[in-house]
Amino acid sequence: MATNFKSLLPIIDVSPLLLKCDDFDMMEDAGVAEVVGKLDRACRDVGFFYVIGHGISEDLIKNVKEVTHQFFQLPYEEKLKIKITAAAGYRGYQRIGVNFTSGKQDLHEAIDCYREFNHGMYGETGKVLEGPNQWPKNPQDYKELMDEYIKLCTDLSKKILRGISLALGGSSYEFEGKMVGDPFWVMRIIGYPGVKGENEIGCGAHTDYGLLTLINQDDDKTALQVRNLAGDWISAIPIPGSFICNIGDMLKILSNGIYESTLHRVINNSPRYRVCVAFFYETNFDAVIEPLEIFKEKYPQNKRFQNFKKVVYGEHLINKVQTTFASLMEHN
Ligand SMILES: N=C(N)NCCCC[C@H](N)C(=O)O
Ligand SMILES: O=C(O)CCC(=O)C(=O)O
Ligand SMILES: [Fe+2]
Repeated sequence: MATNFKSLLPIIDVSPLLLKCDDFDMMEDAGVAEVVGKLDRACRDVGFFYVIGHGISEDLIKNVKEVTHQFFQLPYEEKLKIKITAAAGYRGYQRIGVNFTSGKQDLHEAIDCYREFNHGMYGETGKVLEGPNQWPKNPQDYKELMDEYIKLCTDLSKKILRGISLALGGSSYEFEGKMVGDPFWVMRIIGYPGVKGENEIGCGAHTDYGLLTLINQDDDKTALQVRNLAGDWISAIPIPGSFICNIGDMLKILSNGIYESTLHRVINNSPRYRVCVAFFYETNFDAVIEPLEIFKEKYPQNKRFQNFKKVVYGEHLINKVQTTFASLMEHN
């Protein structure tokens, strides 16, 4: 649960963890143990932290944002060639005003992508999100760039989760069993126009849905805000070359509520256009999620114990998507 952190979110250099994260006895390494301790504090107290030393090149991180700026600068007619619809599995471009959070329109446009999967693979539930991702022809090679980026983000997320698994007192592989052997992912490529009025909400307060999020935001605008226990909104000031990492709803359940998914929102108070590429690392689409036995045993009388209901991750995701895009359902 978020406590009263006041200023910057914790900054964690994960390089020692990445170096050893395939070793069975990695916790014996002093560097790994230190990272694990920091992850535990950050996840318990905040649910948000900066990741540095992650090994993904600064050039790639920058390039992803630059190409994204180029896309959003195109005229609407051009962007609407890859328009999101319910029939397209909620994949593609949505103009400003299409996305709702808690019943209010968000001031952002975005391209939404989901891991692709075979037709019928997840039955009736999965059908809602079936379809190929929609990529624009312009900018050129956008898909290729993002495919590479997704691969690296998937790998990094998996490794950070090994650290988090240790931080919770488990083995490093608690999140790689049958629930997370075939991880789903979501990516939102988001653009927020520069402000005209005051405190216009780019994205309303929400938690993320899966395990871990990696946020790659513009370096020169402060817009993402994280809520602490006292109810204050703390700005996640950009640190160039870093990712902001945060916990999603599925990790909250799996950890038996020891780690929580923290509320956050986006207000771009800059006069300039802001982009953010958010990568969401998730469990298997059809995983049934409930607190892991090991964490129920480890934290039996946990003050924060909540009676979690079982959820199927894919159903949780689809509920959220259909609420967010209720207007698209009516039109199809
Ligand atoms: N996959 C994630 N986390 N997407 C977050 C999107 C913004 C919140 C969404 N409209 C909602 O109401 O949940
Ligand atoms: O724009 C951002 O910094 C974060 C966006 C976000 O929270 C989301 O898409 O879930
Ligand atoms: Fe979010």
